[in-house]
Amino acid sequence: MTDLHDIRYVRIGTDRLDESVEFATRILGLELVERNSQAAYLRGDDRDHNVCYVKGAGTGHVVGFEMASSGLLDLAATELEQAGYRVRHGSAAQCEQRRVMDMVQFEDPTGNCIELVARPAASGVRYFPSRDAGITSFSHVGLRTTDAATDETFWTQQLGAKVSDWIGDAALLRIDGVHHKVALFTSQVAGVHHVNFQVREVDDIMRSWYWLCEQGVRIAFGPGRHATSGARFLYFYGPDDMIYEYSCGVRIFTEEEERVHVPRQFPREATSYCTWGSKPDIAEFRAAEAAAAGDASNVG
Ligand SMILES: CC(C)c1ccc(C(=O)O)c(O)c1O
Ligand SMILES: [Fe+2]
Repeated sequence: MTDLHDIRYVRIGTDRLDESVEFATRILGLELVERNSQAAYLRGDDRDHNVCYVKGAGTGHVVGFEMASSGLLDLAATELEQAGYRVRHGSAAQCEQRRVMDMVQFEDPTGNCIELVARPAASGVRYFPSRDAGITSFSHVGLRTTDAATDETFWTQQLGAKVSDWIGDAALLRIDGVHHKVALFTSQVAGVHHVNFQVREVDDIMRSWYWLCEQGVRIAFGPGRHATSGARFLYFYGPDDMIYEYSCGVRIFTEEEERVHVPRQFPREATSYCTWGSKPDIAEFRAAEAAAAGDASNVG
């Protein structure tokens, strides 16, 4: 069984490379590590990079996960191929673009592009952002799913993730002691829904909330508290309507808790997403509400 070591990066194709870099550095609080004509590499922790904006929206979204060794990467690739998935092995140029020694690429059942990598570049230089948002690490992605049950089976059976909780039929998936590194997010299309950075404390979230509002940044959800991971959160929109999430206090399981944890089933309703009563400004939530209202008016 594949054992994902950690989430490593997201790659976001964009026709607004300059604007994305400006937003990520001036607003979000990432550090620009490298910029060339085709891509920009940024980070919110001491790793080489966590976010790479790639020129051309057609490039789409990619989520990269680190494997603990090249041997385990090869094993994972073989298992995926045996299960009928089309696995593309990364060329030298693709490995170089990702700053890794080895990589493979495939799609989950929804069509999200996933990469497994080995020996990603480490950095001897510590994270030094241009805005102090209190970011401590890149932590998870919200990943769109058009069929939550099928994607959950793929992530758990094929990639070794475990369900921490469900909201409706969408699973929050962990690959280590952190409550989730992938939050499946029900949608009509594939793609990364949001990119999460942990911040140090709730003060950072509230400070950013006031500041982002002053800057005219569109808030997507929050400030609030997730019922599932217990994290306090704030979501906001960047270029291309990509959503970024700051959160703090995500549940970390001890080894014993992790071993015995039974996933909880939360209903797909507002209090499962936010225990404080914040209302999301997010298309998929609006669509779900409209569908529910339509269903309710048909009852009887
Ligand atoms: C709104 C999404 C799917 C979501 C739900 C719950 C948590 C959490 O428990 O921390 C998230 O981080 C989310 O992004
Ligand atoms: Fe999230």
